[in-house]
Amino acid sequence: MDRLSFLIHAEEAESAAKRRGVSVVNLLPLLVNPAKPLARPPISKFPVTAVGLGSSGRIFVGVNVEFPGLPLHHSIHAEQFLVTNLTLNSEPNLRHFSVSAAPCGHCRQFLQEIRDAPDIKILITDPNAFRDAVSAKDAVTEKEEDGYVRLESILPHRFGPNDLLERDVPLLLEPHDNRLTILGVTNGHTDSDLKLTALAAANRSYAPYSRCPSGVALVDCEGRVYRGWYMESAAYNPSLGPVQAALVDFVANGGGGGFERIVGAVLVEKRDAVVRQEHTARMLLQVIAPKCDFEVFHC
Ligand SMILES: O=c1ccn([C@H]2C[C@H](O)[C@@H](CO)O2)c(=O)[nH]1
Ligand SMILES: [Zn+2]
Repeated sequence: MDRLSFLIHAEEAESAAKRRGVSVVNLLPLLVNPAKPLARPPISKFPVTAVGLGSSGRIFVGVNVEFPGLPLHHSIHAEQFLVTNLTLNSEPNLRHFSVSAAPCGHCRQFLQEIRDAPDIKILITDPNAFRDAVSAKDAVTEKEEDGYVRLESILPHRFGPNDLLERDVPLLLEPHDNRLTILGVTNGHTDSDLKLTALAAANRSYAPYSRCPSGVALVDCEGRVYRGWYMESAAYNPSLGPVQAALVDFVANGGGGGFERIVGAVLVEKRDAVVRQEHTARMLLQVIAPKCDFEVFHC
């Protein structure tokens, strides 16, 4: 590993752990600080990084992303970036991650969409994370091997998918096929590759609460394509929109350039959907990538 990237393959992770004489689980906190330059926090200047181990043995990195010119609630938290990175790479599960600062309530909530969420093990590297008396007492008694705590110990009495869905509904990291097909063009013309990429993304969207899946494909000035899909939260507000999800792909795989390099975008969503992304997506892209051509296709 010369330079830290957003995805580390299993063999590479094993050999990096071996070189340092630790297990792969114990390698995660050692990567939290080296990942900080990958964060994009121009507003807060407070980089947050989350490094997780997937069940395939691959390591994934998440960082916070802030957007000057937009309201704060459009920001992407490091933990949400991490989960998006996992799903974009078809990683079936997350059992351990290490994070630089205590995960906020919104992130603890978003993580509930993962199967067996209460058992996810979290190691917070910030030494002040447990400074509050009450949480310190609870967390220390519940601390497991190697300093990891279970998500349930930092979010007891959870509200989650079990409150709204049948138990057999596929959760966030589980495979989805929404079986959408495109009906027609709603405005202008577009590169059909981009349209098909956005459709494929919409078909992988996790929208069990609204049943309004959507996907976005982006293209940069060099013709490289990125994609992401809408992911819902049982608590609604922590849901992550399809543009943000595609921006995770752009940040992870776009070579480090700014968002103004994005020149084209396609959104695919259901016609007459009760939850629509079109207006938010257009506004978001207009602010961060003013040259971006935006098209919508309904299915
Ligand atoms: O759980 C958290 C809490 C905060 N942040 C980010 C959001 C924002 O970019 C910055 C300040 O809140 O830290 C995260 O990434 N995860
Ligand atoms: Zn958060």
